[in-house]
Amino acid sequence: MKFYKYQGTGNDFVVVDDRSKSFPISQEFIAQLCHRRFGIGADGLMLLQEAEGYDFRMVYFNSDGTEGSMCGNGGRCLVRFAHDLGIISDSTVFIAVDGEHEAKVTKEVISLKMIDVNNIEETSDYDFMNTGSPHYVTYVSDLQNYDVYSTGKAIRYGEPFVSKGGTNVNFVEVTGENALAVRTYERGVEDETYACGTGVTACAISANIRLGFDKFVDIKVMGGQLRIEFERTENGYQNVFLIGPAVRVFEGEI
Ligand SMILES: N[C@H](CCC[C@H](N)C(=O)O)C(=O)O
Repeated sequence: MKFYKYQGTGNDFVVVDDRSKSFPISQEFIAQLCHRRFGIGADGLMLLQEAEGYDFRMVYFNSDGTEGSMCGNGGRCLVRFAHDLGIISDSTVFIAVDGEHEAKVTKEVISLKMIDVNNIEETSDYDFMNTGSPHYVTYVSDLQNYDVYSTGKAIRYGEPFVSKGGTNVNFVEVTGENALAVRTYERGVEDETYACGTGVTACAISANIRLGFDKFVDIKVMGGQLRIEFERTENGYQNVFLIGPAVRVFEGEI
């Protein structure tokens, strides 16, 4: 079986062209492929499948082999893959677990439209929302030296989130006007990742609410730089775009 390795700001994925629908989906197999010592190594695995009325279907699994909710960086990488395969040219509409997504391709970046975001839970300590995946957003100082792993894990496995299926946890530092730095503990990877697309989307929206950052936010993550653009409406957020690089790293045979 042929596989490809892609990364978007260091969020890395095993990608398989599964238009023949022959990939043997099993939690153990996917977890083994994603394992960084016993396998290829990745934060997740994606299948590109055919879908009626769309350019393709994105099927995403976390590195522990569980079927994940939406993955923003994965979506950007799969759009780059579809472009590399010649399935799409410079724009696309595809279907994922959280619905329809549009995207635009340039040499430098993939710009991916995310779901509209409503129902934001605001508390004094954190904001919680669904941007395709569930995200907890909290603000810290000295992010560079922050214990993302232990604190993120405690929140992810703590109440009220653990009984609702867990959450991804984002730690945010304000670095300037419309600028944040973010580190994320990811559910399903159960570790910090170098970037999380649905996570930085949640952080940008939280920064609109708490800090008044408008229209766009530039976000530094461990693996590079992402930008979120959005429009605030009466009920929430629409035309939310996740923008950043997505790159093929290598390909191989298993
Ligand atoms: N890394 C992903 C998020 C994956 C979400 C996953 N960890 C889950 O909640 O199941 C992203 O770029 O949006």
